[in-house]
Amino acid sequence: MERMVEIERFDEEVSYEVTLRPSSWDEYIGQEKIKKNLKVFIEASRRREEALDHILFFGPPGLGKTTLANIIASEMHTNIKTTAAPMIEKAGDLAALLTNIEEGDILFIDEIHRMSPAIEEILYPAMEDFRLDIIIGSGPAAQTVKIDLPRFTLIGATTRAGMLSNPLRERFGMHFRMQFYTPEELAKIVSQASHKLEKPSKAEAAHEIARRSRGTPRIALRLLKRVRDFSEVANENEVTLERARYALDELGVNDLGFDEQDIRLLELLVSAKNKPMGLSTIGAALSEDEGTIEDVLEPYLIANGYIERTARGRIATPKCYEHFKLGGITQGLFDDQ
Ligand SMILES: Nc1ncnc2c1ncn2[C@@H]1O[C@H](COP(=O)(O)OP(=O)(O)OP(=O)(O)O)[C@@H](O)[C@H]1O
Repeated sequence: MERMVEIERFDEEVSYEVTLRPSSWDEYIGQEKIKKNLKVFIEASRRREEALDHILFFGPPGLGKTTLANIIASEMHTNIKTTAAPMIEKAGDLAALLTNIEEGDILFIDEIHRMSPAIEEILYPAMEDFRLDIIIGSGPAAQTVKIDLPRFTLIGATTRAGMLSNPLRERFGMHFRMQFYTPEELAKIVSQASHKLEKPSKAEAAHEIARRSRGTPRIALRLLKRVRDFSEVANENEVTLERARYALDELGVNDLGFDEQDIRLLELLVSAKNKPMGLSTIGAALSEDEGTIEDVLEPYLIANGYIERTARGRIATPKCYEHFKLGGITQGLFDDQ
């Protein structure tokens, strides 16, 4: 049971996830439309003294889906149980989770697109009728046992809404697409976090970190922590623009926030001379998992107009050629090479 209610993160982010994660609407910067709507729905269900309808959050990693789920639980004054779909392997795993929740509680399932079809089947009546239909035994002797569940709220998070089956998607009463953050919003997140870390950032330093964070709070916070290390070692009480620039350059994050892998992807597409390139070819060339390319690398580059996804594959845009100082797309650009 313990195993299922924990999402283990084996990376360095564990330490700051705990301290820097916003716990209230005030600290949760940006995503204004989502916040505004959620506040209304939370207020309405509190007045009716009913559990909140099921919610689906989708969008690239690190944009604040888990954080939102936790804030919703705190606003609803309910408990939240957190798990990830790959951890729910058997019907019994899901049954154990659902029979252990109380009226109004929230069950947060991350990576919900990775749920097996057999588990989904059990989830449908649980979401719709708050009932578990468990089959015991097999063959002619098999019996269906029906268990009534307390009314709960399922919050699902996914980086791939397109991979969710229709019946599952339709059972969520609210769908929210997370947006990349503006540099101004990220700068506020960086300032807020640097105060919590007791190493204030100069406004222009916070903005510099924000500008280079691919629109993503998780990246902004990770960069802030590294920049803070550079300031620490230089015996500086606050993060200055100069130190931020130096540290970010040392970390290999370029002026637009592209890291090494982004640049490799863009260079690869530019070298394709305007021919669309398939995901599997890109994956092989970059030695990168196709899912990571689709979920992590591409979305920011597409949202900012550096690459386009066409029916025949990915292609670099004029903006991308411009970035590499190639002066726009020219047919046969590399013919002599
Ligand atoms: N709107 C925000 N304001 C302030 N901090 C934020 C905001 N959104 C996210 N963060 C911070 O960014 C980090 C990543 O957020 P979170 O874990 O909620 O992202 P996620 O979308 O659930 O990511 P994943 O899908 O990879 O689990 C957290 O440490 C959180 O503190």
